[in-house]
Amino acid sequence: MSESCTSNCSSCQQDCASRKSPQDMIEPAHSMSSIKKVIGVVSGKGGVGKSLVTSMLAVLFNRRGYNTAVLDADVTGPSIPKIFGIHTGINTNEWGMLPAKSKTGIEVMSVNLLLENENAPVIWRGPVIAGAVKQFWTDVIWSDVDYMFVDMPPGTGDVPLTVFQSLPVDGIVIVTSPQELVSMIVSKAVNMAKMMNIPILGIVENMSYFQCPDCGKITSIFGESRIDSVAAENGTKVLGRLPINPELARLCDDGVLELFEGDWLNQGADEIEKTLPITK
Ligand SMILES: Nc1ncnc2c1ncn2[C@@H]1O[C@H](COP(=O)(O)OP(=O)(O)OP(=O)(O)O)[C@@H](O)[C@H]1O
Repeated sequence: MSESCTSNCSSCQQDCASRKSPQDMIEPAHSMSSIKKVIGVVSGKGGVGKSLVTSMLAVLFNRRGYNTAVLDADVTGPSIPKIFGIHTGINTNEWGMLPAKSKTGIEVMSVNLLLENENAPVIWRGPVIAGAVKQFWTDVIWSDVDYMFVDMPPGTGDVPLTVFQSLPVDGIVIVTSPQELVSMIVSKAVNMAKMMNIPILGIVENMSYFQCPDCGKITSIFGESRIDSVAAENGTKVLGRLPINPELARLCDDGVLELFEGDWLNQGADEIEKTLPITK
């Protein structure tokens, strides 16, 4: 082991005796947890709607009768509690931390639930951030979860990589927006998932178009979508296309996303349900 070892084999090229395989780096969940499927939601950069898509998928699976949870691994930009209107802290018992619950029963854990002031910035270095996410997995009692959606930190840097390697992710959903250099960003996320042997469930294109509420005319504000060809080039599926929708932004701002109406992600949810079925 070199003197500068950070114990993060994912970002080190050395083939030393202490090197761990990706499987060895997975942390065991809390002994009282039961989590059947873990789905990571990733994006190439921040602000493309990753948290919105994570939350909408959780709502859809909850509506389908599954016990659903969201682990907010986007530690420096935690927006999940706000989207679900959760402003209280979390409870603990003698065995560990208990996740907060949304109005419809979705379990949520986020660093924002641990801060005294939810507007305080989280100014932590990478290993501390990754450590916090690991603790959300190891120290929280997720008692009976069918589908856990993990709002991953954006990008393909060290923190998302460590998070990926610590949690037993069953599949990932990639969120992009048409403004991104879609092809390159998607390829990077696809390659990262492939290197880690994590199946890619598909891509969601957010802010894909705008539909006029008066006349119904669809405008591709950021140019024609290339998501179908990008998905095909990368050997993956399109799970859905979300419009720019002021109502969605309002529901997020008001903390009541659970009230959203719209079938944009239904087909994607069918696809995920089929690929990662729950056996009760
Ligand atoms: N399709 C949409 N229609 C309207 N508003 C949207 C849409 N997608 C996202 N937004 C708004 O854009 C903002 C950013 O979205 P979100 O927090 O989901 O992005 P993110 O990719 O998770 O960002 P970060 O990585 O910084 O957390 C939010 O205020 C959200 O309500």
